[in-house]
Amino acid sequence: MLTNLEHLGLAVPDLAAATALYAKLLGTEPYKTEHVASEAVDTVFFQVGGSKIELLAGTSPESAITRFLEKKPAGIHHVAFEVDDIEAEMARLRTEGFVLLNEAPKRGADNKLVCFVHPKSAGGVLVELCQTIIADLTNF
Ligand SMILES: CC[C@H](C(=O)O)C(=O)SCCNC(=O)CCNC(=O)[C@H](O)C(C)(C)COP(=O)(O)OP(=O)(O)OC[C@H]1O[C@@H](n2cnc3c(N)ncnc32)[C@H](O)[C@@H]1OP(=O)(O)O
Ligand SMILES: [Co+2]
Repeated sequence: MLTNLEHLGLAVPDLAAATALYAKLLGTEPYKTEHVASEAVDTVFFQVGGSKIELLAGTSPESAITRFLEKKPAGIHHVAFEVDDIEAEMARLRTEGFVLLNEAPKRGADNKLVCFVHPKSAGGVLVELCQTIIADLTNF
């Protein structure tokens, strides 16, 4: 089940400038910056009430963000929803005919397992599903 609009991902060419701009706009400092090597992105997260803004800059020519910014202006890149069971949601979406961009959930930013739905099957919007990774403390 989708439980929350988790974050809005914004593609930016200059992360430092965008971070300064959004800190002023939102009236708050980011709570996290994180490099996600698997996606070749640097991310900056802001908490806004119950939602988040994720700023993303590509760190390689192959990065999805770099490629996006080659064709589209900086701005909204994706919308991310929190789910309680990402595997079940992936199976449900496949049954519904949505095209998923990854076979299995993968490690995303901000302590999440993530997957993506192809924008072509989601009305032109890149959709991300995120499930919070709960630390397994049973061995402590
Ligand atoms: C995971 C870390 C972090 C987190 O929150 O945890 C992130 O959010 S990382 C975010 C960056 N990573 C991704 O976006 C991974 C998933 N994305 C992809 O696999 C690609 O970007 C893909 C397949 C969406 C597009 O790939 P590519 O750019 O190589 O293909 P095209 O340029 O041919 O695009 C195909 C078609 O889709 C349209 N498109 C591309 N990106 C977007 C977008 N963000 N929103 C809406 N539409 C998009 C593009 O315009 C093409 O349409 P067409 O009509 O054919 O021009
Ligand atoms: Co995201």
